[in-house]
Amino acid sequence: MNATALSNQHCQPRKGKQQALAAEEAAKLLRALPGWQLREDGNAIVKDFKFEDFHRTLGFINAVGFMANHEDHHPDIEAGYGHCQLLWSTHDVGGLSMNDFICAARVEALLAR
Ligand SMILES: C[C@H](O)[C@H](O)[C@H]1CNC2=NC(N)=NC(=O)C2=N1
Repeated sequence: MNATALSNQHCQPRKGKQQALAAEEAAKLLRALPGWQLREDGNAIVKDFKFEDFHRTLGFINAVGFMANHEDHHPDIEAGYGHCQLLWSTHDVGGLSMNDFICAARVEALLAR
């Protein structure tokens, strides 16, 4: 599945281990998302974003936050002047689900121009 197809999907409530993605499936989806990496334990995907200044960084975080709320799926966010790291993981399944890849693709769509 490519990034556009992923970003056109919406998150669904996913609960329980049976909704977790197999490692091979996660690796395949990751290939559609440039710059996103698997956390060492395989239970999260992360990406660092760079911006020119603080207000652009905050603007990005607000856009991500709005999308995340709309999808009812929420990232961990770390940020400082000109940089932000997003982490997606599905707490309710204890690892990665489709929701994480959909939201990562939706983040990429926010930045596309
Ligand atoms: C009830 C609600 O849909 C759930 O608690 C959602 C909210 N946002 C979430 N965000 C993330 N990252 N993982 C979840 O499991 C999750 N669950």
